[in-house]
Amino acid sequence: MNAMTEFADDQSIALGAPVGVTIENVAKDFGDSPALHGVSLDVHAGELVALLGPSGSGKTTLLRILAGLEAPSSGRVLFGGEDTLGLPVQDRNIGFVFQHYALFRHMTVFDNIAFGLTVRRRRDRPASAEIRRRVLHLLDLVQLSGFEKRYPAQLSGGQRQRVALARALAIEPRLLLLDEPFGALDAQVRRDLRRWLREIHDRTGHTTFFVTHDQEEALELADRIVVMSKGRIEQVGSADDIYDRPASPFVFSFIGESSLLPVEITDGTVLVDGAPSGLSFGETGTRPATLGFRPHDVTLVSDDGPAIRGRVVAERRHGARRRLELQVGPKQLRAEIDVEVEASRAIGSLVAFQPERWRIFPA
Ligand SMILES: Nc1ncnc2c1ncn2[C@@H]1O[C@H](COP(=O)(O)OP(=O)(O)OP(=O)(O)O)[C@@H](O)[C@H]1O
Repeated sequence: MNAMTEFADDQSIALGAPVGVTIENVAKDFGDSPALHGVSLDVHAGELVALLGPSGSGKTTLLRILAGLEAPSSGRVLFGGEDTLGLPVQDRNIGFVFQHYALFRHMTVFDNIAFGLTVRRRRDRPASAEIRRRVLHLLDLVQLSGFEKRYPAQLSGGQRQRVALARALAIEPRLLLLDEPFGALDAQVRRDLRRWLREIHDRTGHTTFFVTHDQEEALELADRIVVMSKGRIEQVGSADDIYDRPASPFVFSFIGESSLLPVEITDGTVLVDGAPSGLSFGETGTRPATLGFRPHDVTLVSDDGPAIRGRVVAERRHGARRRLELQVGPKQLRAEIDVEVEASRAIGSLVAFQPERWRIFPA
């Protein structure tokens, strides 16, 4: 039986079936500085959505608005089609896990997980036997059975975050908000925990917003990824959409490794630094654009035909291949390409290459 069904059979507390969330044109200003500019997003019940973006892009602000900790300057948030305006935090039935949302140090693991249920008003509070059953079930779900009598200080960082997640799930939230929950943990533990979180999500089915600035985490975890920059949504899509069909140079460069070069398109020929690159893009007329490609998606070509040419300014071992850092053209544009380990080049030598896969973003 999955956790949702099990809890759903239990009518002793106000239940929180997962809700769909609609964010309508939400803006937020802090004084003069806008943190969000008219953000709109539809998330359906049970979906796991990652909010991904660099520092300051507005991810946490959006999460805090969903939580009711912050009011939008304009726009609306709807849970299951209902406007949340004026709905206080405590009535939103939301589970939180924050990077720095510490467990209660003086409480055992059991009491930490039970906390959200024990502080409920008497008429909404489950009987203590029911609370116990539920906490033990959650400990099993987060794979910490037998740890209930420990204190947070006796747990590893990863175990503490699993307890924090169990605590968030205990109230059977309508919505789960996770703000960089694994941010403070080392890389291997992060990888293990995100696989584990995905499994938990598949079993429990909570509508979940997950804030991260780690693209690998977002690509691996989420049903859909919301890429944010400077208070705006740049793109919403699956990992494949975002990686293979980026909507903007920002998304292209933020997701995966990339090189971006300003180019000119003249009657279908892509000119790099004024010279034909061997790439064509079906347009007549002349217009500026940005060419994007990934370092691993290029081939070296002979120097006498059309190509992109760059001078090697640095090289380093990059996994199974060798990465060359190139300076392209007199404007000293930077590009990176990967070549076979044997194809090492002297610093200062000229390299001619063509991307095999690439994108043009018209200016
Ligand atoms: N309480 C506040 N008062 C004033 N400005 C704020 C406040 N909270 C956030 N901001 C500003 O709003 C913008 C968005 O911040 P936010 O914390 O939402 O970004 P973020 O994408 O979550 O960043 P990070 O990854 O660093 O946490 C930033 O420019 C930030 O300085």
